[in-house]
Amino acid sequence: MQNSIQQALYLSFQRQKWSELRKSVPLTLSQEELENLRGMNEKLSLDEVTDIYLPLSRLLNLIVGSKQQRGMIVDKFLEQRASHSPYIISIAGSVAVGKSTTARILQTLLQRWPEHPKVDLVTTDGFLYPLADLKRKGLLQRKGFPESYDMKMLVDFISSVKAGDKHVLAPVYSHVSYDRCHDQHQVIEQPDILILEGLNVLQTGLDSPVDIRRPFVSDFVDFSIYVDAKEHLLKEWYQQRFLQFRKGAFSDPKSFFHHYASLSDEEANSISANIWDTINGPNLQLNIQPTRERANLILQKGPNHLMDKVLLRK
Ligand SMILES: Nc1ncnc2c1ncn2[C@@H]1O[C@H](COP(=O)(O)OP(=O)(O)O)[C@@H](O)[C@H]1O
Ligand SMILES: CC(C)(COP(=O)(O)O)[C@@H](O)C(=O)NCCC(=O)O
Repeated sequence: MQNSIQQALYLSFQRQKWSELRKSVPLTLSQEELENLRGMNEKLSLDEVTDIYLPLSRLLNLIVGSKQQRGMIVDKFLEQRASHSPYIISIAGSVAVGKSTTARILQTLLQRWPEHPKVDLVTTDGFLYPLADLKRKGLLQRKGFPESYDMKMLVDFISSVKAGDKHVLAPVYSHVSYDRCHDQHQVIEQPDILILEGLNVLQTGLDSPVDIRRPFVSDFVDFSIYVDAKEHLLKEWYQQRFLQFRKGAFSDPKSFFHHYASLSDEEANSISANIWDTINGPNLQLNIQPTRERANLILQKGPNHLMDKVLLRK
């Protein structure tokens, strides 16, 4: 983004300044919360949680609170019973930037606030077309591209959640089978906050033919976050995660990529570099990065996943 455009749109905070904005958020996390956060990612530094994510949870708590108050005012004005429309936060960014880690940290931190104890998390992977459909349509090498997602299903889902429906089902994705789970669903039952995480959540589908255009995910989102990093770091993180998967998910005989489990480090690195250069890299440049400046907040990471800068839309 050009500097002048960035200055026009965003307030910019270097890491130190941002961390001072934690203010009254309690410094300490309970033992259970600490274990929960450590369990989700052993490489996650707790300084990162206190310096970056606690101020962010404080900001989100204030913003959600103002929306809840507005809802109460409208209910009073209309003399109607309290309506229940969850607050929706979306998290976008490249493959391997750390969207799911960020989403899980925010879920843990946001549910500590008494005003919104029920925070659910859904990832858009589940809305990828089933593997058989992707194969039939010749889209196996386009996973993560806009055409690989069932956007109608995703928009219908988020619209039902936002409407306050009591029981909404989300499909679930498995990195082991590389496919939608056919016998498993996530049930969403009127949370206070729903976090929706996926590389496509800021996309508009404006390239689609006019007759299949429909509302965008962002029409239902109250606050959007884009997690950003330079591409050479993203490729490095993707390759590191691929090496971890080789020891973890790929070692499961049921894994779609079980044949990768026996690769040497060198072979694994060459395959993951190729997947990055032919699929995830081009998808980032063509379809994900161009959506960055639609976000209400941009988190800019540097080496080792440490946050360098936070940009907050004015
Ligand atoms: N804050 C963080 N600190 C250290 N490692 C992280 C952090 N966030 C993500 N990672 C690592 O980076 C890789 C990608 O993270 P992940 O959350 O799976 O990304 P995404 O959901 O965007 O694909 C994983 O190996 C994860 O362990
Ligand atoms: C399923 C995904 C599109 C989702 O991405 P993520 O949740 O990792 O951001 C991605 O993990 C993927 O499978 N990309 C296709 C190429 C690859 O195997 O990495």
